[in-house]
Amino acid sequence: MTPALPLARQPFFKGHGAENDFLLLPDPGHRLRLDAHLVRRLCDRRTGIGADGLLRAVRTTADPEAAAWAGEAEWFMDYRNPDGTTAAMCGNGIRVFARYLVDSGLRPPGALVIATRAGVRQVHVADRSASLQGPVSVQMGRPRLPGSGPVDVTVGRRRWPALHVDMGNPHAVVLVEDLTHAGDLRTAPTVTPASAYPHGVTVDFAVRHSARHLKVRVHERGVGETRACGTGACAAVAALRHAAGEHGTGYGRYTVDLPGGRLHVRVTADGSMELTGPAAIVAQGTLHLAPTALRRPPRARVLART
Ligand SMILES: N[C@@H](CCC[C@H](N)C(=O)O)C(=O)O
Repeated sequence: MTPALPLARQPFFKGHGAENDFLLLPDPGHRLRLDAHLVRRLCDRRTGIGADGLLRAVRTTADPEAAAWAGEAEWFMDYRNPDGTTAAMCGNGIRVFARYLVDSGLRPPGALVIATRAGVRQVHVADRSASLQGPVSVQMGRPRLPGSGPVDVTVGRRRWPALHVDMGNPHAVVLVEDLTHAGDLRTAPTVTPASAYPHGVTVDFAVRHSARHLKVRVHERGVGETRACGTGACAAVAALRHAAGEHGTGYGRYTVDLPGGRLHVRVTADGSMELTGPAAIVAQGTLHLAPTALRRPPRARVLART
């Protein structure tokens, strides 16, 4: 009888931050081989668990991609979009990632450092005794406004000038009068010139509710419209400040309402942003993956002898 390779049993967690939902795969020893096809299947809401993004939790010492940060951070957030592409940063994803580390007992609550493709980020997880869904904050750094020439966003017959904001990932932010003007966002808004974003872009539609309060909808690169986006909330605040002539530095606390909930953005005196909001782990289970999903397939077993 031919020995059969057993399916690989892989634990998973499901979590969300303001309804921006993630599939988290613990992979401390860098054992998983995640190709784009597998990521697409797992993030699909019919063929997999379903998620706006996948977070692989791997030790920086185990994954050559994260080795540069091993001296500063124990854990690397390997973020994947549901279309299989990678992104350097995810504001809600890193907050859910931190919540997982604390809830699993891998780190105590309080301050922790997590590596991302955009560099290391300081995160603060409120003590879980306060609330299982207590707030999680992340230092997002200073937004960059590279100003790479005029960019427009078009939806139907409406066209707006957009501001390019780099939060570790690219955003085109448009300040609109009414969020319904963004349409149903079932397809991506048209961004011109397309050459401005050779690797795609997230489009954020923001309405100024008051000087420090925004309402935002986001069409995420590699995803579609999501219920919330952390980097998008920060990019929208950067655009609001830019429109108000508050360039670069200057303290301020902003409230950002998204379809899935409320996020807070605090801008410190040097212009850095701190993003705060809810983050919760809501489920856990076991995936049954093909042996090819592992770098070292499990040892073959003889299932039956004749
Ligand atoms: N949901 C995220 C952003 C995830 C990455 C994005 N789709 C991209 O491709 O840049 C957030 O909360 O920031």
